[in-house]
Amino acid sequence: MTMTKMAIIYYSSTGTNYQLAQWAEEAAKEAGAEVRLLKVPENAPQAAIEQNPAWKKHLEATEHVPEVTNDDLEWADGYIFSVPTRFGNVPSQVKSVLDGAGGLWFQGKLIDKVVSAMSSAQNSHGGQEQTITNLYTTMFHWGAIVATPGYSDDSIFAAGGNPYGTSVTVDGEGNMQEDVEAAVKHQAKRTVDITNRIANN
Ligand SMILES: Cc1cc2nc3c(=O)[nH]c(=O)nc-3n(C[C@H](O)[C@H](O)[C@H](O)COP(=O)(O)O)c2cc1C
Repeated sequence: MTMTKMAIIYYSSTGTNYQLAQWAEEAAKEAGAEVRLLKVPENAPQAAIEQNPAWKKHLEATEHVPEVTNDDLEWADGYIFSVPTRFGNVPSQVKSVLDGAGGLWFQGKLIDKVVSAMSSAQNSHGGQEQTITNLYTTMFHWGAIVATPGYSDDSIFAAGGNPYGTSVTVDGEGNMQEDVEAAVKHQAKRTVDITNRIANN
């Protein structure tokens, strides 16, 4: 039996979703998966980045993280996404990656990938659930198997109770308002478990 291959794909301007992705990476490895932690390429104008010291600092601190490519999407049996809310939707950087997978979709190579998603926003009702379900809409088109956490573990209640995927509220200084580490790790392990069953490696 080969190891289940998981791609943990995140976009982050100021580090929140990078942290969620790192917790997911740790848990997915613990669950026995072969894991690639991958960032969504930044495509914002340098002038915009320069105006936000936290954004610039985060970009520099994550220069070593490989950028996700279509080869990674083809390679993985399952994906865990972590993306911040942008007006209730995924950032344009993430949409670029999704749209860039059109060729893979056309060849049927995204069918039966197992997918689960996480998010963050500045307000507790700022669009986290909407962002996750908007991402899942694309996954439905891909023929992916969307694996939500539902209420499959007590950690989900402690994290704010988002059944679509773990989400966190983060203030302007980047401080998380809920303790979501356990929920992220549960979601990652559950996604590996479901991917194991679907991929049948
Ligand atoms: C263009 C833009 C739009 C945003 N829209 C929302 C929003 O609709 N609701 C909200 O609560 N936060 C919103 N935010 C705040 C981000 O969701 C927040 O900065 C992000 O979750 C932090 O994650 P990161 O540290 O991984 O970048 C927005 C931020 C930007 C830059």
